[in-house]
Amino acid sequence: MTSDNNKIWKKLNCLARSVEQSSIFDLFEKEPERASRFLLNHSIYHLDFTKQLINQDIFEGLLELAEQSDLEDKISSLVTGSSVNISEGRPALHSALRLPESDSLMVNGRNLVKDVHQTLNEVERIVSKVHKGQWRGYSGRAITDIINIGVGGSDLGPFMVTNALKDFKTSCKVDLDFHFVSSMDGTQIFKLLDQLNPETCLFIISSKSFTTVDTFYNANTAMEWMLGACSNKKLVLKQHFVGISACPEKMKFWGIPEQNQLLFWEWVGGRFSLWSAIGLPIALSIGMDNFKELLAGAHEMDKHFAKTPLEKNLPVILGLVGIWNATFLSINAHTVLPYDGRLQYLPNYLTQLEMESNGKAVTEKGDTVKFKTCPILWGDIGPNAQHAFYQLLHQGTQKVSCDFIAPIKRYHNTKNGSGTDEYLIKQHQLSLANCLAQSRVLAFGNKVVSSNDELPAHKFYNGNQPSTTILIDELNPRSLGGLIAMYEHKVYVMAMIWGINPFDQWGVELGKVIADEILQAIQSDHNNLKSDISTNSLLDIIKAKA
Ligand SMILES: O=P(O)(O)OC[C@H]1O[C@](O)(CO)[C@@H](O)[C@@H]1O
Repeated sequence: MTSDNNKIWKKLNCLARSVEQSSIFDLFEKEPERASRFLLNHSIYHLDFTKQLINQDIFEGLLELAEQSDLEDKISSLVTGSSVNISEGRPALHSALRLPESDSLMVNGRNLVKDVHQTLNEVERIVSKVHKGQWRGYSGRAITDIINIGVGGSDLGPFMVTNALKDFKTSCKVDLDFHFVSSMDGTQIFKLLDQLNPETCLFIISSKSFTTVDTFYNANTAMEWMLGACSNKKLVLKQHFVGISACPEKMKFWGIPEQNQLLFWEWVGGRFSLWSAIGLPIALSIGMDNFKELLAGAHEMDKHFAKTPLEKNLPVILGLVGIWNATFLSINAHTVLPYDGRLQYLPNYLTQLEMESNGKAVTEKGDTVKFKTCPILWGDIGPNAQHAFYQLLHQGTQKVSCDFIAPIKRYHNTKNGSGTDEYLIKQHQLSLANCLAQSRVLAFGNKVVSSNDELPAHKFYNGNQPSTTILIDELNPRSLGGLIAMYEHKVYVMAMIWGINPFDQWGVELGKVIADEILQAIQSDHNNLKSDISTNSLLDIIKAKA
């Protein structure tokens, strides 16, 4: 769809220019019934977008835009396995990873659900062996340290979820510690290896392509370190390395024995892959039952996404609000602010999910888009960010849209025996109060206080920063699964309306090629690089001083 001369795009552009003259405060004055219109309650999720610069006309216009973009058909194409990843000619079936075993999904004559559950059984086999202390290292000692080596989608999802669900860490025969190594410069692995005992380490090499250089430099360092302790490479590979990839032949080439290989498929995008075998560290941490709860929560959200009318559909609303802010109001910064320390890494995870998916300027047909697409996304734990970057949100010169996320209940069934539960519940109430306070001040500025006194300029809060608040009954594997799936589908909604392909990432490829050329120049005796004067001069300095 093109935005040129399109009636609904024109109408929404007009509405945007008009609402820009108004304010969130005015909208609340004019529409006292906003809470019944713009606050959706769906089972354990409560999505409040009343504090967006949206009124009833705009809301209806956005729904019309979704209809005109054939969104319902496109949602159906996604979950039934059409080739929605056009540039790579394949489906994007992360939702299939969450289907129950009793379901079936035939794609090209193959029931994918069977494959998915076969792999889940393999994951379960490994989890059980490690948990029972039966997976032993070369010296016969049980594994105690799990080290995930991967980057991007092969790191961020498992890392975020393992941290978010630490309260659900399963108790088993061995006390497991989890470590995540991603950065190519070696910082993480260098520090980590010093603290570990090679006899009890299990390295998980996670890479969809099994070619990502960052991952293989780290993996090779780990292998060298292991061989320093046990020179029998075959034994080391068998007892200390698991591979997870969509390319079994590459795992084999690296030396991963067949029984230590876990497979997933080309139709799973890297940043959508935590539900696949890539989730092994999660399953090892929270146990298989909880991992299945995570999948079940995501599956509930998939069903909601596929079956709920657009105006009540949580991911659709999140997506339409996102489009309204980025494309029509030109608000090109978006921040995600969880009021729960367990979700510390959610913003970082969403950075890849949203920006690698939708940070694009050409449509699926190859036309340049004539509007703004994905905003810059960042975030942090909300309460900490209050003491860091909220100053800019309240009094800076940038328009920023915000997502506040908070569980309603926390610490209600802790059994820490320290007698602090009552105080911890109060701490959570403090956090909730701050969450609501911040969205209120961001929306209404100084108008939240009744005093009419003239304020000095530096105490002025303009307000009018739009936000959405997502309350979740409580954070557990099921609710987290649904929350992540909600954001995955939000990304798809936005891409479909913009007409772009959210499932490829060609923008990351050229840098890899050029880095390879420069690495060769760094490692050779001469600088033969045919490059620009800046790069060449920097390279000369590096070569002279390294
Ligand atoms: O899992 P792989 O193939 O190692 O890729 C890791 C990450 O690298 C990227 O391809 C970008 O370079 C991401 O899309 C992906 O999640």
